[in-house]
Amino acid sequence: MVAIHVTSEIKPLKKVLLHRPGKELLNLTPDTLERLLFDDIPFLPVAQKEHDRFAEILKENGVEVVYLEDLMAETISVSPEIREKFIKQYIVEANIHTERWKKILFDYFDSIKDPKELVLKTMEGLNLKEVHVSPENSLVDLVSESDKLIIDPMPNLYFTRDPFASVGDGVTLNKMYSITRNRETIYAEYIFNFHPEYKGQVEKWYDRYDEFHIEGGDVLNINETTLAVGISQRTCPEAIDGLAHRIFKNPKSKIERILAVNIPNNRAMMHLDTVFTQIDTDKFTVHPGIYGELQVFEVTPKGDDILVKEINDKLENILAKYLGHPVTLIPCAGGDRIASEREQWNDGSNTLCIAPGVIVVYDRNDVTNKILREQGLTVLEMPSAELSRGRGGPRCMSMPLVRED
Ligand SMILES: NC(=[NH2+])NCCC[C@H](N)C(=O)O
Repeated sequence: MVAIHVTSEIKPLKKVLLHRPGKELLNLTPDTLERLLFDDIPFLPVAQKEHDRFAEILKENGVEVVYLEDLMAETISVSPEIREKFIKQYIVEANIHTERWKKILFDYFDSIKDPKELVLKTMEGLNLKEVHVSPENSLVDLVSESDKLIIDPMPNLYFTRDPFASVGDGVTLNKMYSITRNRETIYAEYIFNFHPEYKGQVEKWYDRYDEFHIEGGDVLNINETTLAVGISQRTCPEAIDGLAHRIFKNPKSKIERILAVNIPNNRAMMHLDTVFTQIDTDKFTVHPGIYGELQVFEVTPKGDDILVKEINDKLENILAKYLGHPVTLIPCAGGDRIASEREQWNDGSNTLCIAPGVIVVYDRNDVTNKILREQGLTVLEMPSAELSRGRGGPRCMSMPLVRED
């Protein structure tokens, strides 16, 4: 099987990347919720049970599920040098800069010999009381309360949609909008650069060291030649410019145009996939908030440069033009204002399509789910009470690695 191959949002899903929520959720506290991009603290055992059911639904439907933590454990097991390089880079990216603390923390993490245990520990965050610091070394370090977090958790890791995005036979390895989520992209960097199954197999259309932010929730594969990218709270126009220049110039890419879709810049609509996702050849779920005329920019290559053309039209007209056939937009909760705002907030428009007309959805969005069934969709419901507190749905919690053409 190829390493990465995704040319649509709906073709049969063969392989997908997940991360099972871990103890990083236990290091969420009320005063860190806003900074760590959560709206409440999930109850970990139930969140894990819900996530296990998500994985089970995928496997029951013929999808190979791989876990980020497993791929990363395999990557740092390739050689001691890669393991050491990862630990040192992780510590610096956790904002630890004094030579003394870099040494203390390197010794701590290097003492964790099991590779998966080490990877999970880097995801969870680290409390001062877990690290033995010899008292004669420094009063400063010990005067502060002994149970403070010295390294933040990364609670958004189960939203594997965002740190990188599969496009064709490559990925955008993303520069994320927030400091907390930008740390997450280290895992994909190491997997694509050093894991035996991905090293040298995956083109990079964007890099985590690029200047401008872009996130995978904004990247939708319309088809093999057309990519939709949201201009959103999380993805800026400059990043799309940079992506276009790079992907058009790479002979290994088949992308001929990018549709930059300008959506409201707010948390409820943080990514394009929170307001619309494709669920069948000719059907999309959509948030009523983007029902009217949209501002879209068609970006195409022009010699060594790019050509940008503004299009102002209704979403269904724009999609019909580029898909080559009429489309049906199914509004979240049927367009009922209050129900659609409630259900969009809980990711009623954020469905994962595993085959044309077959979608995984959150069970809590019952109004939308009923309408989707009435429209002929096969709706696979997953439990969601705890997972939804992170403000992401089934599409957010998955990154397709391989879809059929
Ligand atoms: N593709 C998505 N819609 N991802 C949702 C990510 C939610 C996460 N708490 C954040 O704010 O980044």
